[in-house]
Parts: sequence; structure tokens; C-alpha cells
Amino acid sequence: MSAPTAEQPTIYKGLAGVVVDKTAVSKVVPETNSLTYRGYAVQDLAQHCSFEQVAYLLWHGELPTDVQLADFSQKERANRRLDRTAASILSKIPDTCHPMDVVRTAISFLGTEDSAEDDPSPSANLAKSLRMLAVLPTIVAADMRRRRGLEPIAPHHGLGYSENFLNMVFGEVPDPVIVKAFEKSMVLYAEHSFNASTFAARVVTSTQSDIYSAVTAAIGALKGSLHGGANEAVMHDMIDIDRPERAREWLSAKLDNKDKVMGFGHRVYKNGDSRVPTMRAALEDISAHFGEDKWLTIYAELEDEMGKRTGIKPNLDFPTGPAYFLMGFDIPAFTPIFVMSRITGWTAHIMEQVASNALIRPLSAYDGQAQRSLAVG
Ligand SMILES: CC(=O)SCCNC(=O)CCNC(=O)[C@H](O)C(C)(C)COP(=O)(O)OP(=O)(O)OC[C@H]1O[C@@H](n2cnc3c(N)ncnc32)[C@H](O)[C@@H]1OP(=O)(O)O
Ligand SMILES: O=C([O-])CC(=O)C(=O)O
Repeated sequence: MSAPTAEQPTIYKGLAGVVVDKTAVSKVVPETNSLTYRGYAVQDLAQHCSFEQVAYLLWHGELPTDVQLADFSQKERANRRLDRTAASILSKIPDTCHPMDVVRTAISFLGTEDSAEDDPSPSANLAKSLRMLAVLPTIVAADMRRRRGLEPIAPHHGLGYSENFLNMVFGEVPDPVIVKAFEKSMVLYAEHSFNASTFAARVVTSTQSDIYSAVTAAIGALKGSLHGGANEAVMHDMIDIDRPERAREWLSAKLDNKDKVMGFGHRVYKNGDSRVPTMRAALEDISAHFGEDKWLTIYAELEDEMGKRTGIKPNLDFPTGPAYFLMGFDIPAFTPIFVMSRITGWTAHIMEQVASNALIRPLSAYDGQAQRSLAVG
């Protein structure tokens, strides 16, 4: 291969392997299968911490003291309600559209209501981040109920973040096994360095645009099936497979057809996703709770066959898809639930970008028409 020149520079397609900036929010080490948020291993956080504690950690760099957590929770609970104008706007969106479009529109609309939208100070951006974190479950739950022809359930200020969300969806707080598994998924989904949606948020922020615009862009990036949308695609595939004895044949057909198998592979992890063991264990807990092992068996068949055929391992969306399905969520709500969690990581990165900004503007190598004369007259 010849050396790169000004005319033919090296192209890093998809920015693969390119380090574009520093971050202190999280560290992904694929070689040791490790992921830390602000220095803490994610599996320890998922085991021992609430989602509220993890949100605080991502934003402030340290876990909260009891007093700080009480203050944080009080503010989060006070921001859960969706105002009447926003609720009315969202109720007019066709219920045939994907719920990610509802969430994207909702965040964009929240920006229009905020008189401090363009204030990029740390305190203003923190307040806006908390507002989005608090109100997103209300939006996602109301939209899920709307699609089921049900009235929304108001937030319950006596309940923690996950319990309140589950109560707004199902009209009751489910068994603690389900609440814990859900909470773990929220912790695992919260942050993952410069993934596509976070990078989209950082690109928008780098132009000195506002936090709502950055989050709106991130939601658009997360929707795609190569990113967050994969958790929905995984469940559609598992339903398509239907019987565990069909799983290997189904997978072979996909690979023979050169199709991507959803829920497998990762840009950074090439030897397995650090979050999968924790989420798979949560899926096992839920499956045992419901006495339903069909999805877990399909999971194991696909994982084994994919390993044998390609060596490619599952990513976080693989166990989360069937876990959310067993919890009782409808499939199009899976990626909006991911948004409820990732809002923490996105906004932590937005605030980091604001604090040390440089316009993000890469170069391209032109391969279009050579310069030519315009035929005039
Ligand atoms: C929370 C998250 O966002 S996790 C990611 C969720 N996304 C998915 O699950 C979608 C399915 N997975 C994929 O499409 C990919 O693995 C991605 C997009 C996640 C990462 O892709 P990249 O880093 O660009 O790797 P790339 O697509 O170049 O794959 C390298 C090789 O592995 C193959 N490969 C990678 N993932 C898969 C897969 N899921 N199914 C089949 N083959 C795959 C590719 O076909 C390619 O093979 P080749 O070299 O023979 O052409
Ligand atoms: O890091 C990535 O490219 C995708 C991912 O796993 C995430 O965003 O959680």
C-alpha cells in the first residue's frame, strides 16, 4: 500500500480506531473486558447502587453522600410531571410512529419551553439534565399506555426512579426481582464513552448549540438498529425464531445471506461486551421468576452457534431485549427506555464538551468530478 498523500490521505472509515478527545466520564478497556464509570466498575455499580446514585456519579464525578442523594432525589421527584402544553403536543403525534420519534420530539419541545435554553453554564446545564432525566419516564410510560389505549398514570413522588417508572407503565410496582433487574439495565445502559449517539451530542455541543438540541441529535443516532435500536431488533428476531430448535438453522441462514445478526458484535469490544454477564444474569433472574426459559434457551443456542461460526459475541442489547420483553414492555418501547438511562451519559459528555470545547469538524477526501467549466449561454 502506498503512503498517504494530500491527494490520497488515509481514511478512517467510520472513525474506527480514531481517538478524538479525552474524557473523564468512563473508560472502556476491551483487552480486559472492563468498563468503569468515573473509576468504578460497572458491574459493582449495577450490583450495589441505585440508578439515581449512578446518575449523580456521572454528573458530579463522585458518588453522593446520603444528604446529597436525598437532595438529588427530592429534585428529581419534583421534576417528574409533564406540563399540560407538552402533554397536549405529544398526544397529537400519530400513535403509529415509532416511540423514539415521540421522545425526540418531546426533548426538542422541552427546549422551546426553557427560557434558559441557551445558557451553557454548568449549573444551568445540570438543572436541564435533571429535568430531562426526571420527565423522560413520564413521557415513555404515557406513550406506551397511549399505544395500548390506556390513560396515563401520574408520577408517584413516594417511589424511587425505577419503581415509579414501572408503576406508571403497569399501574403497580412489580415484584422486587423485576425492579432490581430493570434497575441493573438502567445502570448498564447509562454510559459508554464515545459511542455514536454520545458523539453526535458532542458534535452538536461543539458548535455552541444548546443541550436540548444535542440530546435530540443523540436520540436520533440511538434509534438506528446498529446502535440502540438493536435491543428491539433482537426481540423481533427471537419471536421470528419462536422455537429453540429452530435457532441454529435461522442463524445459519442469516450468516449465509451475509446479514448482520442483531445483538452481536461491537466496534470496541472484540472479545465480548463487559456488561453482558451482568445483564444475562438479570435475564436469568427474570426467566426464573416467570418460570419461562424459552428466550434464554434461544439466547444460548444463538450465542453458541454464532461463536462457532464467527467467534462474534453478544453485546448488551442481546440480553436486554428478551429481559424487557419478559418484564412486559412492548418492543417499540425498548430503545426509548435506553434513552431514559443514556440521558445521564449524554449530558455528562455535553457538560464535559462545554468545559473544554473545540469545534468538531473532520476532513474528507474528495472523490467526485474533477474541476470542470460551467457551460454558460
Ligand atoms: C448498545 C449498542 O449500541 S451495542 C451495538 C448494537 N448493534 C448491533 O447489535 C447490530 C449488529 N452488530 C453490528 O452491526 C456490528 O457488530 C457493529 C455495527 C455493532 C460494529 O460494527 P463494526 O465495528 O463496524 O464492525 P464490522 O461491521 O466492520 O464487522 C467486522 C466483521 O464482523 C462481521 N460482523 C460484525 N458484527 C456482526 C454481526 N452482528 N453479524 C454478522 N457479522 C458481523 C462483519 O460482517 C465484518 O465481517 P467482514 O470483515 O467479513 O466483512
Ligand atoms: O459503544 C458503542 O459503540 C455502543 C454501545 O455499546 C453503547 O453505546 O452502549
